[in-house]
Amino acid sequence: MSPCKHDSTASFGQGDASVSCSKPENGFGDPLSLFHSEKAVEELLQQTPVEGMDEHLIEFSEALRTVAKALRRAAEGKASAQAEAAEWKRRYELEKSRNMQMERKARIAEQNGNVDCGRVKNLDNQLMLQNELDEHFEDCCMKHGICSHEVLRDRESDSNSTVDRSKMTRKASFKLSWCCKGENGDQHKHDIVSFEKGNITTAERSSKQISLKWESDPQTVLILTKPNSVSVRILCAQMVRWLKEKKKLNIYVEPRVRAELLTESSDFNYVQTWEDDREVLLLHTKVDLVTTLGGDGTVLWAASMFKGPVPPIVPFSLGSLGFMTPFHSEHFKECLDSVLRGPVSITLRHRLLCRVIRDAAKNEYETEEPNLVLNEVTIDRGISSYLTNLECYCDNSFVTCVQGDGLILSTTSGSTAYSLAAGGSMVHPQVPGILFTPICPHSLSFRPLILPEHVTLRIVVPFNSRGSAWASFDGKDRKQLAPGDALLCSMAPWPVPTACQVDSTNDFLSSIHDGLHWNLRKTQSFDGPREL
Ligand SMILES: NC(=O)c1ccc[n+]([C@@H]2O[C@H](COP(=O)([O-])OP(=O)(O)OC[C@H]3O[C@@H](n4cnc5c(N)ncnc54)[C@H](O)[C@@H]3O)[C@@H](O)[C@H]2O)c1
Ligand SMILES: Nc1ncnc2c1ncn2[C@@H]1O[C@H](COP(=O)(O)OP(=O)(O)OP(=O)(O)O)[C@@H](O)[C@H]1O
Repeated sequence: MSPCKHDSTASFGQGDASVSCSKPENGFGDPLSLFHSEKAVEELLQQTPVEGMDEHLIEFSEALRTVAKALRRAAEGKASAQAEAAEWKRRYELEKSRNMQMERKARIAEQNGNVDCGRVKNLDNQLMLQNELDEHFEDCCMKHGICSHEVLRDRESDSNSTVDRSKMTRKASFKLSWCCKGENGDQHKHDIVSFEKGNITTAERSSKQISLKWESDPQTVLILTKPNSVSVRILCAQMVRWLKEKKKLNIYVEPRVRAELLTESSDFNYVQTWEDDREVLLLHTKVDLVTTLGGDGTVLWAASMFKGPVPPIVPFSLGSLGFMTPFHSEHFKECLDSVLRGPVSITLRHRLLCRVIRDAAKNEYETEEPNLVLNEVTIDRGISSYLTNLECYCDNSFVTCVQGDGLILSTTSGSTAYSLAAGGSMVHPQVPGILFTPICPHSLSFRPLILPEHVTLRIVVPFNSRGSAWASFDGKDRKQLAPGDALLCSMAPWPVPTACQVDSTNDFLSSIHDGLHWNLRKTQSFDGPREL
């Protein structure tokens, strides 16, 4: 069907009849153009002189208005149904893979004649290990909230990508507890609101300071470093030596870093690494703790390596700002000593799960590999000089149409990054919410919003858009969104636990004071006029 586009603001009934008409989506026009067509009918009714008006014309106009309204409702309904369908599809896939895992497990049990619940024996390959671990994670953590859990790991590096079954040992287990001001709770309380005897009371706070306590000693540390920095390289070598010699830990680094360490000294040959992306996908099953040496970008890098559960991260500051890097590198021994002993306060940083849904996809369930972001997903105009035109839906509701440079959907951790620069509010990282921040909107009244954590946002590039939009994820991986394409965004089930220097509130306030000099002003002197 060929798209037709008219200026919806032009009047008709005065010789130049014009109704906005964008390319219909499955037979329905996009809601905004339908809204404009409704407006055009409205204008027609107002502009036609009452005297001598043809009754048939009135009837026709009213019928047209009713049709336009119905079409708009249908298009909005369809948009939200698509968002819902994608969510169901995600759940369906989860369920399907769970069933497949169970079937596989049953087959293995048949072969082995014995399966010890939650423990893996004689798995065929690493993929099997992954499935088993995911299942264990879901069984344990999804049923009881985040609680003490154990996962299995293979201790030695497996360069040939096969699990050395005899060497499989337990990954360090830990317990998370939610506490406030000296009060300790062993389990996260789910009953936030009580309504005993008809009285609604907020019995628990949804978000308290979280404390991580090791139940067994951590054994494996992954060190991630910012590239091309001499000071980072020196610190990395010192940290590796100390962790190996004093703490007797297994150490993983990126292949680049292992090569750098080996050029320094062949003594570092105990340091482990990986060979391909498949092994990276299994890192969460091997690593008890991650340290990052760099700035916020290195923390984003670390988070992006884990497409599922993320081990606790200890971020050392070797960048310029460091909103997410509270640990000072010069005291790394004391810091790591205290983290390895525990308990340690952590911030569970929420991530957003983003899926691009192409108009060209054969069906509504055909989506690309999702992206997980710790800061934000940005949908902007890229190199185009036209305004972006983005239709935004929140669950079943039409939110607005963004006409400007673009839109940022940010986590609360990302609230101090790009969203802040675009005028969004700064939000404590432990607050569960999604920031909806426009970039240079061409409107005086477009204030940023903060939406609750449970919503699914759907950003659509309408067919009548003048150009494509571009999505980028934590400032990386740009993807083009052509007219008709959409981006779905919801809260991911795998947060990024980062260790705190003091606690999440203290660290957050320190970061905005030190990093941004937030509300820094010389104190007014006591002398001068005073109220009597
Ligand atoms: N106009 C802007 O402010 C702007 C523009 C583009 C990207 N960014 C941010 O850069 C991030 C990517 O960071 P990078 O280090 O890979 O790129 P980068 O090296 O270009 O650094 C971007 C800057 O953003 C800071 N930053 C990153 N995450 C932050 C956070 N959560 N809170 C406060 N500051 C933060 C970094 O410290 C750094 O100073 C993106 O996720 C985006 O938020 C900001
Ligand atoms: N291990 C890594 N491998 C590849 N790239 C990385 C790695 N760690 C960080 N980067 C990238 O290097 C860039 C700079 O990192 P980072 O932000 O940590 O340092 P910085 O720019 O010196 O610090 P700041 O952002 O505080 O000024 C980022 O774009 C980040 O994605």
